[in-house]
Amino acid sequence: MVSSEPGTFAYDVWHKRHPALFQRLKEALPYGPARRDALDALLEETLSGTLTPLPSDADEASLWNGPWDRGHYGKGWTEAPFLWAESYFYRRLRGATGYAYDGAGSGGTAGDRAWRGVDPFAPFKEAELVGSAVEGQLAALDTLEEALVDERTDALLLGALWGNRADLGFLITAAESEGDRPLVADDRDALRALLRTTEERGGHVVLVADNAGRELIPDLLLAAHLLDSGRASTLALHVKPHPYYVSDAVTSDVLAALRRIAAAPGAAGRAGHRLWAALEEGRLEIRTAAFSCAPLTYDAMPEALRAEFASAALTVFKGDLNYRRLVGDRHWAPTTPFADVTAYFPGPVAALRTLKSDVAVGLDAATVTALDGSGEAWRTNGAHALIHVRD
Ligand SMILES: O=P(O)(O)OC[C@H]1O[C@](O)(CO)[C@@H](O)[C@@H]1O
Repeated sequence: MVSSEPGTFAYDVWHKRHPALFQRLKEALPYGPARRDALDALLEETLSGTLTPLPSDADEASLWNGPWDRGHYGKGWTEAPFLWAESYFYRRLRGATGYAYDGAGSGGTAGDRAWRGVDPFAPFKEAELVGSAVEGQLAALDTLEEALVDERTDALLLGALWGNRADLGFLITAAESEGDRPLVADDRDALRALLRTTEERGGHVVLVADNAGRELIPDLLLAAHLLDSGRASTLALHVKPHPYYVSDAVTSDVLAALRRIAAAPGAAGRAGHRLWAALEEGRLEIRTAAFSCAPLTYDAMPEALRAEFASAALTVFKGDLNYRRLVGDRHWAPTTPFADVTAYFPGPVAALRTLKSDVAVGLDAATVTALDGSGEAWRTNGAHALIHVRD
């Protein structure tokens, strides 16, 4: 998948979404002239320049110039694979904003540490945690208190799934779509069945999170339920080690979401306190792997991460980007079985994702015919969602 062709989804990401993103970044934080110039230069470079490697002393240079280098330096930004180039774009954005160190030779602001570690997307993510939408998500938990475990599992899986629609990068140029629709692929029965057997397979569940704020709240409520119900005896929540794809969650976002949940009245507040205790006891662990911000698909994951997923009774991937990385960022025939494209994965795996890119697998032929006949941009408009499982 490349982004050089006008009219394609990937082309629009560079030419429509990113310019709007830069504008919002410059409005959200009072970056000085040097940072603003660096942002303008980066935007211009991505639209008409070529990919250049990081200086060897820059943050993450050993990864980008080492195991993540796929020979794209020297190409135009939109000529490299979309997945690789967009991931590198977020690394360069971390440098332009001063979050990351771009190396001694990279210009007048390189030695300035004032903005080091300041998440450029924090204002957007923080805004997500206030307001009625989150209040509604938290209050909804009260309605599940009397429900049977499987009913709760089902409701919380759906909450976590549709929470993925609240992706700030996507919402920059997309209209928020209307209510939840029937899932285009729905392996919920198989997923619930798998969750009933996690204990006999060690009980460890990995949840690879996606976005902060309105997605992370339902993800954490799902995690609380899995731990409370014994569907998971331990749970690892993977978040990004760095700000990425605008709203992707980092550790500080987990803590902010957790504080928000714990401050809620009723069932949500109680779940928040149990999550807090689970972190203290080690039953819940927040984890960050460098590979979570890699420009590569999961079949190229490093051995340590492979071993971690192999040790889990179930790994759940949230979101569109994780999905692209899990199944391969290609123009698959949408009827290609999910089990085939994830056969390399070292353990049982599930994906919960709203559709926000051209990649689609695991759909049945009748569904594809209906979606194609609908006339809507069903692959990319964020209005559809799916749940896949492979045991
Ligand atoms: O937050 P998610 O669900 O991973 O979505 C990431 C979005 O960014 C993209 O990678 C494009 O920027 C799309 O695949 C998707 O719309």
